Formats: sequence, C-alpha cells, structure tokens
Amino acid sequence: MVIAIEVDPRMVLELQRRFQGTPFNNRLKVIQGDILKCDLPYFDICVANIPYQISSPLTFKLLSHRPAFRCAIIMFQREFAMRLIAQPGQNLYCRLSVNTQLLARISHLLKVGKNNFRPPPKVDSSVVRIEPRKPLPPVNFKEWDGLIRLCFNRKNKTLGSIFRQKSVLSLLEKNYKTLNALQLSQDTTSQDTEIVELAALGDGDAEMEIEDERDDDEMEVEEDNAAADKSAFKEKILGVLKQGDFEEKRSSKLTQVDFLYILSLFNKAGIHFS
Ligand SMILES: C[S@@+](CC[C@H](N)C(=O)[O-])C[C@H]1O[C@@H](n2cnc3c(N)ncnc32)[C@H](O)[C@@H]1O
Repeated sequence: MVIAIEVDPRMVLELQRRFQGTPFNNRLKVIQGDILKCDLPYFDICVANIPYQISSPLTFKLLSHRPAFRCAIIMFQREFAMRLIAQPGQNLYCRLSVNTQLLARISHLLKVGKNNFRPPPKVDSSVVRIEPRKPLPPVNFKEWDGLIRLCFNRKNKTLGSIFRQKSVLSLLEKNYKTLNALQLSQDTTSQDTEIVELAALGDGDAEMEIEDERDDDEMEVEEDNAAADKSAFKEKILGVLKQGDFEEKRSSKLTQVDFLYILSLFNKAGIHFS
C-alpha cells in the first residue's frame, strides 16, 4: 500500500484523479494533512519531494518515528543535503550533520540542477538516502543535542574557550546543582522529609529576620565562597576536557565518536547538558 500525505486539497484531488481507473487505485491511500502535524502511519520506505522550508523538522520527525523505517529517499536543497553528509573538517560540517549522522546513515544519490525545473528555481537540489541506524547508539538525545549545540555555537573555537564562557559555565553549573539537589532529595530518609515539612510550618518571617541580621562581613564571606565555588566548577569542567585531551580541539574537526566520548566523560563527572 502506498500512502501519500499532501496538505493542498487541490493536489489531493489531482492525485486521486490521476490514479482513478488504473490498477494502482486500490493500492494508494491519500491523506490530506500537514505532514509535520499529523501522526505518521507505519511505513517502510519514504519517497518525498518536499518544500525545502520543512527539510529539518521533517527529517527529525521521520527519524524519531517508531518503529524506525527502512529507508527514505528525499530531495533537498543542495546545501542542506551537503550539510547532512558533511564530515569533520569540511566547511559545511555542523550540528545538523552530527545529529543526523548519529541517528542515520546518509548518502548522496543524485544532483538535480535547477534547470531541470520549469521555471528554474534559485537553488540546486540533491537526492539523498537516509537509513536509520539499528540499533540507535545508547545515548540520551536531549543531552547529546545540548552538548552539540554548545560545541557548534562557535565551531571553530577550541572547546577550552567555548567551555570557559561565563554563560556556558553558569548553565552547566545550574544543571549540576539542580541534579545534585534532586539526587539529595531522593536520598533523604523519611525522617529528613518530616523535618523539612515541619520547618515549612514555621513562621515565614523567621527567614527574613535571619537575612536582615547578616552583617557585611558575613555577606563578603558568602560572596567569596560563591566565587570560589565558581572557580572550582570551572576547573572541574576544564579538568574533564584535559582528561580526554580535548581542551585545544575544535568542534569542526571532531568526529561522532569524539563527541560520544566527551559526553561520557562529562556525565561521569556529574555534568549534564539538559
Ligand atoms: C515540491 S512540491 C512536490 C509536488 C509533487 N509531489 C511532485 O513531486 O511533483 C511539494 C508538495 O508538498 C506539499 N506540501 C507542502 N507543505 C506540506 C506539508 N507540511 N505537509 C504535506 N504536504 C505539504 C505541497 O502542497 C506540494 O504539493
């Protein structure tokens, strides 16, 4: 059975008209709808000539569909196709390349020049084959994308300089503290919980009083402690990069395996990206 998904009702009618009265008619089901919004049915093979503005969301929608399909043959704008297949060290190697290649094997099948269309569009096209990896690598994809997003924000900088940025350090420190706090709260005994609950029954103003009574010296000590915490955290992050010899490396040259290794080193040190 062939299923066609088409958003434009005129195209739906045209498809149905063309197949009516042919032996293929009862093997074609046309669904009118937006492919990005509808639930995809089970499929084995996908063949698509798509509007190029949905290239990225469609690719990831297909790749997250379960059970995984066997193969997709899709025409994309040439540059998008080149990004999909780009390898470390190539100009177009980017977050899209790393993320799609983690989930699928991608190969370039065919160049389709703009003059093959009437009227010719502004861009050239390419047909690409996408085969989901089976099994998928055992990785938390949210975490993975969090790491890749940071690394490719400035793909030609060294990882050392990316991970020294204040915004990056504070994001990671926030994640680190949140996860530690969650861990702690899971580890607490029921007795501890009771104490916390009882404390919550106390007079809310007590906290205010404590805050008002802190003198300047105490405030300074707290600021010093916070600064020491920050610098210790920075050293922890840089220590992880040094451990894998990644501090001077640039994302534009790193492979899939390198990124998986970096993620595992960070995770082992309790650092998470989502
Ligand atoms: C590049 S044309 C290809 C038309 C035809 N399939 C062909 O190969 O000649 C893209 C088609 O996708 C349809 N389309 C655009 N956005 C869509 C969406 N989000 N979901 C489903 N179909 C969509 C358009 O109406 C159009 O018919």
